Amino acid sequence: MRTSIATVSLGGSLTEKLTAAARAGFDGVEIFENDLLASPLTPEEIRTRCADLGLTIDLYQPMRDIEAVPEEVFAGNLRRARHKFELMRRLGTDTVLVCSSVSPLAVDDDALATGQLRRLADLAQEFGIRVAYEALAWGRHVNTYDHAWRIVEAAGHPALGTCLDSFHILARGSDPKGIEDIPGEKIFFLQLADAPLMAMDVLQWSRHYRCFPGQGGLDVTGLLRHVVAAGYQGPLSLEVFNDVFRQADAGPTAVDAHRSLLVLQEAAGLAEPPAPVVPTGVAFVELVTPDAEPPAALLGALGFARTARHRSKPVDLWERGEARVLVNTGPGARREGTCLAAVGLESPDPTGAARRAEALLAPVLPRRRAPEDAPLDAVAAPDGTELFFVATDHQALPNWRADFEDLPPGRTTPRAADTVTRIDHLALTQPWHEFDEAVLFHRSVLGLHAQDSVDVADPYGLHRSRAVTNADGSVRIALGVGPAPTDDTARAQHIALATDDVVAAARAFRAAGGRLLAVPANYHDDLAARYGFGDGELETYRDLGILYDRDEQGGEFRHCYTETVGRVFFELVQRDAGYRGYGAANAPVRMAAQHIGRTVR
Ligand SMILES: O=C(O)c1ccc(O)c(O)c1
Ligand SMILES: [Mg+2]
Repeated sequence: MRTSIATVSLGGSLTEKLTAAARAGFDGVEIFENDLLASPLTPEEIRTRCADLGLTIDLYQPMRDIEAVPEEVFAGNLRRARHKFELMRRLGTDTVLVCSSVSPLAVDDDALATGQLRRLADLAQEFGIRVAYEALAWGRHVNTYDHAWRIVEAAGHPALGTCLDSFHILARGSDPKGIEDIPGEKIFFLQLADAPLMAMDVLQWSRHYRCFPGQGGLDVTGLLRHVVAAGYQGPLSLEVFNDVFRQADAGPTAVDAHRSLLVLQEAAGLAEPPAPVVPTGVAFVELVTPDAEPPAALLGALGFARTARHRSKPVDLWERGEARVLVNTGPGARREGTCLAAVGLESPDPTGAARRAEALLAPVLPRRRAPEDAPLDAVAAPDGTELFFVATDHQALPNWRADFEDLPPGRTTPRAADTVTRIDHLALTQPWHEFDEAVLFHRSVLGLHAQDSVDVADPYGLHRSRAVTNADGSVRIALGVGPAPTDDTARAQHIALATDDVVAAARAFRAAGGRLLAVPANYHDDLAARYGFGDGELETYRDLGILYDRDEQGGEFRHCYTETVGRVFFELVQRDAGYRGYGAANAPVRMAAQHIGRTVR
């Protein structure tokens, strides 16, 4: 179906919004009146600009407080409408949205509303314009879609139809099934928005927290199915009032917006992009650093061995068990020191994964970084992290490992127990305004499942975190967002290593010169009050800074943290009895400890 976006959904000037919408692949736009009023362009220039960009103007909106008012007020409203219709003629658009009245002058009289909307439609018809009447969820007397439709039906005017808006319908808990009773040709327009589920005033909820379909908790897909079943043929148009998107760059927001519509159409059975290829593991993570020494010291103490070097680039491969970390000292290094720049995801079909990503508008990266490199499929996540789709040691597929030449086995640090087995999870902090997009990206592009969002309070603000995982938990990425872009803990990235004996792993790390994050005594005192531990167990945790969590099914989680280099730190995690979480209950203590910055050898 054709796709459209209301200019109110994007930040910037009208021209910036139009350019972003066109570049992201939208077919049309709804022009929001305030964007037009604030633009130095004449209506004719806006019309030409849209045409040059290949955009149709699908709707002009909104007209407010038109109907069910005393006659002398309505006469003024018609005068206002005539002015708008003249403007719309200059803009070259033929549909206007009228939202249900919120005016204290409006009366609860459907017959009056019907009669006045019919007269408005008569006037519109003279201009070749159609009026789409929409029930605002907070409309004074008309606030449900079925009520708005009853009025439109009673008016029986060819230039009067209804506009359905998923937010207003779903936010009020109306049953969208009744949409199928509306003839498709009388649904003049469809606006789509999602929203996180919140218990708050519906107007505030709508004006500040709408988000793109798939980013919130409303069943926009189910609603769309009913609208299509009704026979609606018009565009799918996003109308998203959101405080964060207004401040963000229109370009990337428009791309995320268009991706959400592609995914929505797929979910509703209206489009069939290449199927997701769910990753089956983490092959490697790649750190970039201006100085190899700090990450090398940390990896060495964690028992990693430097096993191979890239044939043409300053990149070392460090391995321990199935955990692999690349350390890149090449030109990608950033000012903030060591950063996690790329993730290699094991994929059963790397090319298929890249095709899916491209169809969903993910930026595709060059397959080879240098002529002699293996041709690897890679895309950029919203935060710029490069995602490589790879198949480690797979005969038939390009092998990333073949770009590396084995180093002679070096002296390995003696270890009490070789317990680190693989990467358990990654925690990647997202730019604050890109969190929802990041979740939708990982879900839709990679086919991962998003768990519930959790809030974590640290001393200087509230962090939000949401994990995306594959079915067997071999890929787990905790996406996080911090309270302020300047907060260091808000920019941290961490790599959690799975171990079957966190005490042994922590002791070996410390014996090799590693520094563990010190945890306040109060924390362990509290643990003692909550759980029974065996003799000496708690003292061991206290000594090593090991944190403990237990879930409702009796699953247990023991974990501790290394010092941070640049933006990166490591976590050692031991999961027992099917624990599936990330120790969220302990995160405030960890973040507070990181603010204090105390580590113990
Ligand atoms: O919040 C509003 O006023 C408003 C205006 C126009 C719409 O289409 C809408 O859904 C809400
Ligand atoms: Mg609307």
